[in-house]
Amino acid sequence: MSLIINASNLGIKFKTGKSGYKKFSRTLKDVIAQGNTVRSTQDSGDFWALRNISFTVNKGDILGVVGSNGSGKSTLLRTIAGVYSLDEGKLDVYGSISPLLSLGTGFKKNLSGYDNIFLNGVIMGFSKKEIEQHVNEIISFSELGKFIFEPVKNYSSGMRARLGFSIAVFLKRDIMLIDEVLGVGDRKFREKSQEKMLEIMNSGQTIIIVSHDLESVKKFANKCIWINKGQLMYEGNTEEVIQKYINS
Ligand SMILES: Nc1ncnc2c1ncn2[C@@H]1O[C@H](COP(=O)(O)OP(=O)(O)OP(=O)(O)O)[C@@H](O)[C@H]1O
Repeated sequence: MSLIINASNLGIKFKTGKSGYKKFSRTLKDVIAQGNTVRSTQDSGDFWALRNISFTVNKGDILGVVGSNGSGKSTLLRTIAGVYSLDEGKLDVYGSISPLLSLGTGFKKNLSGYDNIFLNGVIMGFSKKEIEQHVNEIISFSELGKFIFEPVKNYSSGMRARLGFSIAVFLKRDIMLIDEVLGVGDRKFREKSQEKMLEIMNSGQTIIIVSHDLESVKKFANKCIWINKGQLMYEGNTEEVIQKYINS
């Protein structure tokens, strides 16, 4: 098993103030343009959303991340995706990462679903030809039919999520990041997406899943971390970690 992610005492702090939260965050384009080098410098009103977080992920692992609301799970995923720069510690990632497309957050609302497939694909580093090879599968899996040519701003949140999920599962990178995607869409789509996830997981894809659906985490993840108030409570075997979380 080769190491693909090594987080060592990782820390992320947000700034609080009269005008609310001010953590510097970057778009995916900024990350690509600048690399992961920008650091925040101010220290007043800091709030550590994550601190002293250490864990490893090997190639082919499916890591579940569990914890109560506001514990720092999404912040961790965004940090791995390169959206936030570290304030402390070290994060080594030995592979390419799918951006967090799952909930359709990376879409340009005035563009059609079709154009967004290409836009997101290019941002993820795929060539036009590679995207063309998958575009029909993506459209068909999303079940958007003729809506694929409508601007994304006219989509319901479920439609956006379905398109995001379909892009993420057909345009795969070395590491897939999934935030609550297992509950996407209606019952039929959920079943279909779970089946697709199983297929991907069995193919040896490295995945990090953040979810409140502990049954799904148990079903999919071979290892797990539990985060509480920004601190790592436990890392280990999924059943064991979830049991500790439930008993807490
Ligand atoms: N951009 C931000 N700026 C400032 N604070 C933030 C930012 N994003 C998250 N936080 C704060 O950091 C903490 C962790 O948030 P995060 O979204 O990572 O939690 P979570 O575990 O994913 O929660 P949930 O289960 O509710 O989705 C929360 O207190 C949240 O208010």
